[in-house]
This record gives sequence, structure tokens and C-alpha cells, in this order.
Amino acid sequence: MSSNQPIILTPSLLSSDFSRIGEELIALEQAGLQWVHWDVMDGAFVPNITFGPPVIKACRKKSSLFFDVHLMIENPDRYLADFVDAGADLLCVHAEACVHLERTVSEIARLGAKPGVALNPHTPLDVVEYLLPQLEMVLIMSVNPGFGGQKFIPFSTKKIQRLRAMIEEQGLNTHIQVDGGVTPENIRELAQCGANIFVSGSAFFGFPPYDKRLETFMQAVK
Ligand SMILES: O=C(CO)[C@H](O)[C@H](O)COP(=O)(O)O
Ligand SMILES: [Fe+2]
Repeated sequence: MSSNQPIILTPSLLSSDFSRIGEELIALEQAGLQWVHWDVMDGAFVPNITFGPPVIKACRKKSSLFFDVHLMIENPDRYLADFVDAGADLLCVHAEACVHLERTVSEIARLGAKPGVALNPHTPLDVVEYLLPQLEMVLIMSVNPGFGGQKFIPFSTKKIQRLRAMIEEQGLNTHIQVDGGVTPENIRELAQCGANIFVSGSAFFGFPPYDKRLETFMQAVK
């Protein structure tokens, strides 16, 4: 059940060289990428800490890539305006971190960014069912969030299939992003299940040059 949505590869900067993120962004753009995935971690929602709005804001000046921002933070409402001001194009919050998810999603849209909701591997799809018309994207975590380089959790394929069916049932064409353990070896199956936006960290940045790596992913998904 593949989607009619465009196929997009969004490299996760979590596996990039943090000492030169600005240069990495320029290299991605030159290699033909259109999106880039920022993994924001607060050391509370997930057991790791990365970067926040000031880093994104500084990098925004160097890049016209679409900034796809994955917020792995508790109570994200506190920082939505800061991330939009920093230049986030899409803000994806975790359902597990939001008590009033509809309010949070509406606020992201009001601030002028595209809203997304991420679901941890064990979180059922029901939590987004009624919100789908308001969402640009649902992110299916195919690893437990917090670290790059983990193994893809096999039941995620069934979850993607069910979500694509739910989206079609409502007559929508919401993006499905899959995040964690995505490789050129499994991207085709994930697209056939209905995902159309693919995050890749370790399997992307570990295999330069980036233009060739993008081509490898795109050939694999054809
Ligand atoms: O959200 C994430 C981790 O919480 C990352 O986006 C994800 O793990 C990407 O890394 P890899 O492709 O190496 O699995
Ligand atoms: Fe992510």
C-alpha cells in the first residue's frame, strides 16, 4: 500500500559532525537534499541531550533546507515559539510528552510552522486518529528515541500500514515519516507499507559522499 506522496530522505544531524554543523548543511544542500532532520533532546524525555533553538537559529542563516525538527522534549509548549522563531519549518512533538495534544498542534500551526506528531514504538495509533486532519505528518518511531544507530523494530512496518489505511479512510494525504534504523536495505519495504518520508542518521552520514548516498537510497526505493 505505497502512498502517492513524494519520497523524501531527511538526514538526521544526530550522526553528523557536531563541530561543523553549518558546513554539513551546506554539503547536504549541494548533494541535492531538500530536508534535514534535527533531533532535539532534553535529557528528560529521552536520556540524551543535543541542541536547542540558538543552534538552529545560527544554522538557519547558512541553509535554505527544509528544517524538520523532531522535539524529544517534555512539555514542548514552553518552547514552540522559540523553535519557530529559530527557523523550524516543521515541528514534530511527541504525543507522550503532551497532555493537551490538540492545543499544542493548533499552536504550532498558529505560529506558522507545519505540525507533526511523533509516536514512540509502543504508542497506539488511536492517539492521532482525530487529529489527522490538522497534521502535516505523523512520525512513526521505529526505535526507542534517544540515540542514533539502533536496530529497526520489526513491528513498525505493521504500524505504518495501519496508519496509511487510517489516513486514506479519512480521505487525507498526510505524510508518514519513519525514524530509526532506516537503511537502503529496508527503505523499499517501508515505502510499500505507506511511509514517504525517511529519516536516516547513521546509515547516511557514515557513508559519504552525500550525493552518492542519496542516490543509493533513492534507487533502492524506486
Ligand atoms: O530520533 C532519532 C533518535 O531518537 C533519530 O532521528 C534516529 O535514531 C536516526 O538515527 P539512525 O538512522 O541512526 O537510527
Ligand atoms: Fe528523529
